[in-house]
Amino acid sequence: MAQPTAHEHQVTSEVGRLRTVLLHRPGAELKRLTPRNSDKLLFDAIPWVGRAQEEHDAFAQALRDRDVEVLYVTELLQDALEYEVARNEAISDVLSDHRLGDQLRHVVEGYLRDLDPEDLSHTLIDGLAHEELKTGHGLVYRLMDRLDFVIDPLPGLLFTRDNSAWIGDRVAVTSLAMPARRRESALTGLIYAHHPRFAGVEPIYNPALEHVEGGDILLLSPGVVAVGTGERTTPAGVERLARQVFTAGLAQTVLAVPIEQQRATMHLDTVCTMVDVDTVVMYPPIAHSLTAFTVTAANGDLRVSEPRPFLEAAAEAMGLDRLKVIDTGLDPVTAEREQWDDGNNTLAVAPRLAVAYERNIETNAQLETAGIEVIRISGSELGSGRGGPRCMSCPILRDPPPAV
Ligand SMILES: NC(=O)NCCC[C@H](N)C(=O)O
Repeated sequence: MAQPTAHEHQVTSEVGRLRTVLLHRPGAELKRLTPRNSDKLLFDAIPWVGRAQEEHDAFAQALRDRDVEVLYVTELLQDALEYEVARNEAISDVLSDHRLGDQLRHVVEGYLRDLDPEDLSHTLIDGLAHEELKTGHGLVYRLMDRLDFVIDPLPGLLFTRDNSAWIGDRVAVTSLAMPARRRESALTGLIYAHHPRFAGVEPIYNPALEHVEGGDILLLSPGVVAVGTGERTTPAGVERLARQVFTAGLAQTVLAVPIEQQRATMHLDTVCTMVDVDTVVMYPPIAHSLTAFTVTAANGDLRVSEPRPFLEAAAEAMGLDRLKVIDTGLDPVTAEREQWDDGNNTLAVAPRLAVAYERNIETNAQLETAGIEVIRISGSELGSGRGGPRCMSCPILRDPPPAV
């Protein structure tokens, strides 16, 4: 395996040229979704899995066509699981589930220990159904429904943005808020801890800390981080992350940005993403109502400003006269439809070059009118989990952004 070189992992902005990205190609874990469990597993529809894979392959290819190196969670996880210590950690994490009880825990442990790294990585992601375990023993197992999972599948892993986020040359292994997604960061944490590609990387955050999800973290400019707080990232999570990044010298300003606690706006990146060093695309109804508390370090503690309009606070922290907004200018119904379908969730591959779902016709037209080149991908199936190109990608290496 290739040895890491200096700056193989470094992300200081949303828009510097993207060099390396971590994706998860959806697989058998999506085949576990049924109308019975999709709410709990945070999908709004039952995806056609083969088509979702085709859409995802096209997304990955669009990135490779722009010379972006695409890494896959499954491949990195398999490599990491070659190491005994990583296998033990992965298995212990699964066994810590209190639903199992001692007897079933013992059976599950035996089952997992017999798997080779490839099968183990699939089981960790795809989950394990009651009927697949084929044991008749034990109270818990016998009381479970035949369709229950002994190990829950992780369909949310598709959204690699949320379970880890790079800030500078450090990674935040996040603390996911929704029970259905918590185990994801155990897997990404394992990759960063044990895969030789990440040797020497020291995470600045871990899943035991207050809830923080990557979709809420926006690297506005080097040293300026906006963190949404709403349905997922808690105020305590923002505070903890601010302390961590200040202590590590990764930022001088954190903007805490309250967002509405509802599914449509589950993360900051569902309503606002960056497409240039001084330009965001934003959901019109919130563009001028979003506020931010500016958080800075002060004598070993945190100084917190009064709330101000987000656009003003962000521009000031970034040293800009103003932050330009691509105000999609849509009628309210179209805007609401396109926001729901992740029209605001763009992934910048470079300044003024962004990946977006093709279905958001009007938002994409507005982006182009503003001079942004749009790489359209289809997402009819991928979008059933409520996430767009930014949610589906975790940048690991970007060039520094150009000066404004
Ligand atoms: N950053 C994002 O907005 N990620 C999308 C996550 C979708 C996933 N189904 C969830 O509800 O957590």
